[in-house]
Amino acid sequence: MILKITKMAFNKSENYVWSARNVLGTGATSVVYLGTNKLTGDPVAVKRFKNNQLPLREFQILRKIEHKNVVKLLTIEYETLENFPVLITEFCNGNSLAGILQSPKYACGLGEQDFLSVLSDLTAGIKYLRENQIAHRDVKPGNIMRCLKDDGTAVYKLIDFGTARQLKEEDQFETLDCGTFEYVHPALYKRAILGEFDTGGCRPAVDLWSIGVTLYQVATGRIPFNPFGGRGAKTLMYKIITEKADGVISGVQNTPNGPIIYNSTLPESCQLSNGLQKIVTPLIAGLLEPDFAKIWSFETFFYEVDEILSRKVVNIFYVQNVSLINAYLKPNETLTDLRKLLYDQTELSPEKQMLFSRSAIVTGVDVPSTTKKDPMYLLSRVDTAIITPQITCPQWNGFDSKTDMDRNVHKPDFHKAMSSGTAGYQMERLIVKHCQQEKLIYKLINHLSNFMNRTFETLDYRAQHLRDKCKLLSFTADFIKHCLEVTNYSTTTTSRKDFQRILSESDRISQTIAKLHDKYVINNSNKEWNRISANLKLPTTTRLDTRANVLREQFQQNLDCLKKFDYFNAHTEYIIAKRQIEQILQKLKHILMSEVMTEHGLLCERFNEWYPSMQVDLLKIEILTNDFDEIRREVQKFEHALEPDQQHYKEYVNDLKIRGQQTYNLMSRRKNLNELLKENQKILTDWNELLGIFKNTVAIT
Ligand SMILES: Nc1ncnc2c1ncn2[C@@H]1O[C@H](COP(=O)(O)OP(=O)(O)OP(=O)(O)O)[C@@H](O)[C@H]1O
Repeated sequence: MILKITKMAFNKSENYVWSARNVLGTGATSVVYLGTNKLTGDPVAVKRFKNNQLPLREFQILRKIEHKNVVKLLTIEYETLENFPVLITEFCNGNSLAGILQSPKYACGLGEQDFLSVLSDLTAGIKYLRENQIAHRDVKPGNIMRCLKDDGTAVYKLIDFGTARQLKEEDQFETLDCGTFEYVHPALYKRAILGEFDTGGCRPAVDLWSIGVTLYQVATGRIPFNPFGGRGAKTLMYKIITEKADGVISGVQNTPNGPIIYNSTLPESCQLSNGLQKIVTPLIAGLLEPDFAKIWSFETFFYEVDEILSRKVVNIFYVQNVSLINAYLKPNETLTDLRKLLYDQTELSPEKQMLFSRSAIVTGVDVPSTTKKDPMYLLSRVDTAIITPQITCPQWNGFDSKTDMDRNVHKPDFHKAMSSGTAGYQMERLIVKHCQQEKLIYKLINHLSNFMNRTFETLDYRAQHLRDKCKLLSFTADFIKHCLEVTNYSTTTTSRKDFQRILSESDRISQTIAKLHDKYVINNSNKEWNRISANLKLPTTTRLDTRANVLREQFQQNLDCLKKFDYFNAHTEYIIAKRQIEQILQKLKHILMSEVMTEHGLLCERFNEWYPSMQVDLLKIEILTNDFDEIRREVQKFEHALEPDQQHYKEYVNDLKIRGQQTYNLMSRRKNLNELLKENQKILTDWNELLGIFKNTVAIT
């Protein structure tokens, strides 16, 4: 990092140096500067207190703690010239969560991965403080810093221990100093903001409420409880937070004296997937509880967070709704549990679900691994058509060109820039999302065609094999039957009638398989899709998502210009930036509402033309595979039943041979003629019998 330290405003202490121009942030009690270690050049944060006093409590608490999710105190030093104390802490290079949420990109809250990182790091930090019996008492996005590591990952750290206290779980505290208006627990609010002391003391659990508010804001970009007058409406705020029903996670008044709109779910604009919202909402509701008797304990909170973080995300593309779903599975959960989770999110009951992974229809208990780019596909067994999603174009307040020459436009321009920024990012996200959906539809078509191709190739081969086997078995059965007819050998003859049925069944299945084999393997079903989709533009050629990315970058540069340029000294640049923003927004709107909508609509239309026959064949595969396996089992049974027949008969013939040999031996040894004649008689009968058998056997084979 290059530190911009100017000669003009330059402060130093024994080991550190900082410039008054490099302000990292300003709080109620302090200003924090970017500084550097004189010897090593390492960047640090230098916190100077507005009253120039050393905050002993903050120092004492910070001195004792060391955890990766809590900012590290390096030392305390005194400014060389004016002798005021400064706290030197590690520098967090990635802005505070409050700062991040103020940027238009995150106006609707953080994305899924970032949210989970905040949840994990914030909980780990709070857990560590709990283990050391410290209540922070000012948890809010402004006091959570992001540190970006070299590999691009982020670590979130708690800062600002100005209001922290050493407290045990059962401790109650009376207080006048407290955290920040929007984030404080109702009990603390009543005391510190309304100044009323008629109830019992506060408990360390006040932190849980602030965590709830923080998590809501990180998930949505907004604070959950908001009276129309904002901070001024103190009594109304108190009413909102204390009168909310169980399970309610937000309460907002949109008009003066208007109704308070309570909600138990996260708003539609929230960036988190439905699957994550379903498990995070009860967590937030458990924390936003005004009654100390009902609020979750820290242990419950830690347990529930661990439970959420241990879940495995399964990415599913729900084809009929053209939407990506995230299902959060517990570590030991199976495909059956996944189907239930999918039912919760899609109302498609498990029997109607067909899950298709890259290579096959998913069956059994194991859940295949997925990614966003390679999800599992959820197909309905009953609905064929996919519904073309409708897009509502985000709105924004355009800059008014009349105010270009007005010197008081900075503030309104700032709000319009925020509104434009939010709309710009929303449009980009929608374009990227729809392009991704299109890519997934194309991928699915490819996967399905390949799957059909492979399946029918294998099935046809197996069917031919089974047919050959049946022929062989039929021949063997006939042979045995003949053998039995010429000898007196009796056995449990296998029913030929049964086998006749098996034979005709296997013929029927083989014929169906052969037809589908010709359709998919010989004629190549992709031809059909290629014909139907002939005039569609592939997402890889339109590259609407890349164009949207580029426009968003240009747009962000102009937003930065608006912030940076001095209206008075760089008037032209300022106005150009505003015009550019307007133009880029119009371009994004055109891509979204015309190009994306048209392509998407056409693709869905063509898919709906192609898919029904594919769906029928997909279902046929399942039925055919089942029927085929059934026949195979029956053939096997028949084969096994023939075995003893063949075996016994072989033994019977062998026995005859042995007896013939014995008779011959006997004959050569016998001296007595009578005996000899008797023996000859017997030999003759045996030989005739034996000959008859062999003649027949030879004739048959
Ligand atoms: N270690 C740090 N690295 C980078 N920036 C920091 C660091 N510590 C503080 N800041 C910035 O300075 C701002 C004010 O810091 P801090 O919250 O500690 O001051 P405060 O006066 O106690 O604030 P308040 O009481 O109003 O919450 C933070 O919001 C953040 O933007």
